[in-house]
Amino acid sequence: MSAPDAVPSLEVSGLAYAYPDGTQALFGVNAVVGRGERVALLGPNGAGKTTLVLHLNGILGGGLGTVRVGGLAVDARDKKALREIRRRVGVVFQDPDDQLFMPTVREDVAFGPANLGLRGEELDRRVAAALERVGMGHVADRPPQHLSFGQRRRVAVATVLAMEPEILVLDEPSSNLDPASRRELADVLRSLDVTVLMVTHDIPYAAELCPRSLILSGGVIAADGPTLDLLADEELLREHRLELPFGFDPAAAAARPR
Ligand SMILES: Nc1ncnc2c1ncn2[C@@H]1O[C@H](COP(=O)(O)OP(=O)(O)OP(=O)(O)O)[C@@H](O)[C@H]1O
Repeated sequence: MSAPDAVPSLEVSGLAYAYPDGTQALFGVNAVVGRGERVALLGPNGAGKTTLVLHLNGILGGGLGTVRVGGLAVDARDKKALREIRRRVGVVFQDPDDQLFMPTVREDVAFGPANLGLRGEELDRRVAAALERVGMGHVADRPPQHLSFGQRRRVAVATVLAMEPEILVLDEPSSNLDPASRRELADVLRSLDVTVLMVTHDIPYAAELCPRSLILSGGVIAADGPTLDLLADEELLREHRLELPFGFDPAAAAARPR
């Protein structure tokens, strides 16, 4: 956890956003995430989770309010600041195919750091380390489209890790992963020394990985607290259309050693 007086990793203040067709997705989101925290962003379909994520590194902009990363404002009009923000905030999208577009896995993972000016052995080392981290070193020379969905997800995570971001934002990281890949990705996320914000409908995954959760509902933060406390609040869950999977017991999860 960060010291109370430290600049937070991420600070969202009064963020409101309507899509060009007039759909109001965010109604004034306020949230602060400290350095090194792992926070889950929970909420029902259509709550605004992806819309919020798209504001964190300036993919969407032009709404009301502010987003700050390490004290630096995310401003789509300020190209220099945006470049710095994109170095600091790595977003892993829900669909890995939004992230993989080069002829080989190696080139995809090298793309971001090469853009930052890395070359030669330093670039090779960065790529190899990122691929090793997600257990995908053996597919470096294959075209991404020849990999399975779960393998592409892991490569997409590697493309972001290769940038050595301060904040890792993941949209539904456990979806479509088999149980072993799901656990391996959890081990990777736990081993990283970065701030993690994870959008997920996978409640056990949130409980396992994120000590704190935010519930986004109807475009506002409806609750913010220790994950297991929020999950033990049946009324809160019902109000925001969140359901615990059959057999999942937050009290038992709280008692389990980590
Ligand atoms: N490109 C778009 N144009 C117009 N409205 C959109 C667009 N994308 C999303 N929306 C609307 O914005 C609102 C928030 O959507 P968003 O995708 O952020 O929700 P979400 O919490 O990520 O949902 P899910 O859990 O289903 O992924 C919804 O009402 C949705 O219909």
